[in-house]
Amino acid sequence: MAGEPGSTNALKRRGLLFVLSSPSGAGKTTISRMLLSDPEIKLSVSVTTRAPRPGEVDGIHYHFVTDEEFDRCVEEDDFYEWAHVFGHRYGTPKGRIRAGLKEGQDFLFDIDWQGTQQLYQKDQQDVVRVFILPPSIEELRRRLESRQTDSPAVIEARMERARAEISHWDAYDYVIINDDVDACFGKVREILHAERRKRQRQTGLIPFVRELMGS
Ligand SMILES: Nc1ncnc2c1ncn2[C@@H]1O[C@H](COP(=O)(O)OP(=O)(O)OP(=O)(O)O)[C@@H](O)[C@H]1O
Ligand SMILES: Nc1nc2c(ncn2[C@@H]2O[C@H](COP(=O)(O)O)[C@@H](O)[C@H]2O)c(=O)[nH]1
Repeated sequence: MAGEPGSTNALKRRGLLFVLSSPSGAGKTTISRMLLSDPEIKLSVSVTTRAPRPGEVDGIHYHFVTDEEFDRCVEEDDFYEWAHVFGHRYGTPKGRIRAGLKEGQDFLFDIDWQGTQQLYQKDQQDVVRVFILPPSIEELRRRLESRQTDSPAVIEARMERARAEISHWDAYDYVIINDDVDACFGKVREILHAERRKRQRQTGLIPFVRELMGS
């Protein structure tokens, strides 16, 4: 039974805020989708003023809103953080993140370095920051082109911004090179599992150890 000496299977734990950032096209959305097969982690669905790409579903990949709707969310203090990225605005809704953390729910954030900094300033103990690098700049361009979702002008803008984004690599706890998708996913999953096991997140350890010591 949970919490009984001899069984460590279901000790209570606090959830975490797992951030994946990268220059556009390095593969964070691909890795995020693979991570989400784990039921203990849920995507924090961002709000954006950009138009949906083919295949993107409102409420699943993003909440797509107008400029006026985004303004209203800012005025009503609905965001944990928000930023201008590539000429659009993106924000993380507060939703029920705080309550979820207490219940042991992990949240996945596919957000840029500005959002990561804001999130970290608000909640250092719960945030785990992972940065994904492409194996080369040429491969980054190839991935943006092969995705076939952006015009040549948008791809140029994303490539121009890539160096500035890469320059924030040292503000992250972990940095992984996404050469091979499965290998990269394996490394990111190892980080998630190890972070879940950190002593300060295992809130069930205190009563468990007290019971072990007979107090
Ligand atoms: N290791 C890899 N090898 C080859 N192609 C990859 C690899 N990882 C991702 N890709 C491909 O690269 C393209 C860009 O990946 P993805 O959309 O996940 O990037 P992203 O970092 O989320 O970009 P954005 O920030 O613009 O959303 C996709 O077509 C994806 O299938
Ligand atoms: N600060 C935030 N950045 C965000 C958020 N949601 C997404 N993003 C980042 O924007 C760019 C572009 O995304 P795309 O889907 O248009 O390619 C990318 O770096 C995302 O990580 C957010 O809520 N806050």
